Amino acid sequence: MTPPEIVGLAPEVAGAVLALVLLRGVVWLVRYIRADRMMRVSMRQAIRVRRSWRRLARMQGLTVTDRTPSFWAQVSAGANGGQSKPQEPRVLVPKIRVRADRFGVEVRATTLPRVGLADYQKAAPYLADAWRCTRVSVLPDGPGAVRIRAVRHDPLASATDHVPSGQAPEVVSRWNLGLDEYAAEVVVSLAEVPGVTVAGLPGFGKTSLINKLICDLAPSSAVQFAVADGKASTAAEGDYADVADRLFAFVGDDLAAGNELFNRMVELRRARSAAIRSTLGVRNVWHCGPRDSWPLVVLIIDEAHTFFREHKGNDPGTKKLAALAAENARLVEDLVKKGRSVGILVILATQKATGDAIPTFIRDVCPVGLSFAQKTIEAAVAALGEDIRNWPEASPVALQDPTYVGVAVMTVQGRAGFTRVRTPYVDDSHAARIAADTTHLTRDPAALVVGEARWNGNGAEAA
Ligand SMILES: Nc1ncnc2c1ncn2[C@@H]1O[C@H](COP(=O)(O)OP(=O)(O)OP(=O)(O)O)[C@@H](O)[C@H]1O
Repeated sequence: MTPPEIVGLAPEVAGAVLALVLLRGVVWLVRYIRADRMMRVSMRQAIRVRRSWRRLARMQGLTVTDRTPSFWAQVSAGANGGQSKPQEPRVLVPKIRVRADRFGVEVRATTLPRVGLADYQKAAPYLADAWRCTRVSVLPDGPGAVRIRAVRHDPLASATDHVPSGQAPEVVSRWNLGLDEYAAEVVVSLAEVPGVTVAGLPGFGKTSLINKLICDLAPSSAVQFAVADGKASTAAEGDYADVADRLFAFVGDDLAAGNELFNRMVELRRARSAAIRSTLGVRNVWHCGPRDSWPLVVLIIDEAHTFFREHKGNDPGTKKLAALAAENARLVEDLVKKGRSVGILVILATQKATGDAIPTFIRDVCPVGLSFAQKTIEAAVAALGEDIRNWPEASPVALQDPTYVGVAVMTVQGRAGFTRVRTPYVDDSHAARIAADTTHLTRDPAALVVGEARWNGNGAEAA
């Protein structure tokens, strides 16, 4: 192609570029019209962040002055026999990509020589002021890049709702808890987890959190639930009444009934341990994943202190209760220490996770621990461990304001320190709907083990 031909193409190229810009503008406008109020504010904010970036980066010391002559300057100097015009030093500005969501913006920025993660982190409070955000965090985003998260509103301070989809989840071990303080999803893997503890003052969201988990997992036939609720007497009363039909077992606050259920669960654990190799061909169910015939069994022990509390006294009635409580602790210890590989998960909820409510030999082997608001730092330490003393800004003691009903503190795999999570509220009507739609999936997992063992042992179809 000759130079005049190239010049001749210029109007077409300019037209194509203009059309592209227009198209992008139209796409942006359609998204803006369809967005809700919060999203629109974020979209405008994203434009401001992009426009002001060059100046702001310079003011925050996030740019670098490059005094080395560019490649072309060196080439032209070579062509002129080493003579070239002195070059202005170039100011390098990190490249950014900005994405808006309802809570604010996420900026992916490149690093430069001598401008790295630590410099962005140092600049974070000033970026928050410039972008009018309550919080800005900077995290690494692969080699040579950082991710800057900026939120205008505190996601922890506004209550959210969850409407369960009624669809079976693809992965039953994925527990989506809610949003953290930067509005990022907090997801915990329940694979290989034998126990979870949930602590917190009454009325701060423990049961609602568990309800959400039931609602999300209930549509899967690869999960079965049992509940021991220390606050109710029958399944028809209390917090689990709406989901009662989706539970293969329920006991109330009666210690002997609790004891029977825990014995039944330990029997199941033993039967599964004996049958797992011949049935699944593996020693750990998480190597192949739970399934209809070998479901994940979730045992929820709500108001756990009811079942484990020490009873002091010499009369026969009290002695009997003391013996039952001690035996309950022993049985649940068996489940938490040996149930992981056969797909048994125990969730223990209590107001104060001190040793009298959940024996420490059970509590300390539960790898996942959450705490809603707590009255004292001692209660927070019991729920989350000694390390919470080193993270005062994340302490559940600071969550006693009603604004923080539904906010929990926990450690998250791969994150330093503690994470605060805004868990969404699930209305009772949704729980009832999900339970009604999934009642037909309820099975006693013990019957399934027998069936599977027979199938494999004799080669005959299970009854
Ligand atoms: N995630 C949430 N977001 C907003 N409000 C919530 C949330 N969870 C619970 N609530 C509100 O708090 C009330 C009590 O919640 P929940 O029963 O889960 O508390 P709890 O900690 O289990 O209390 P208790 O120890 O007495 O059983 C709910 O009825 C609801 O109004």
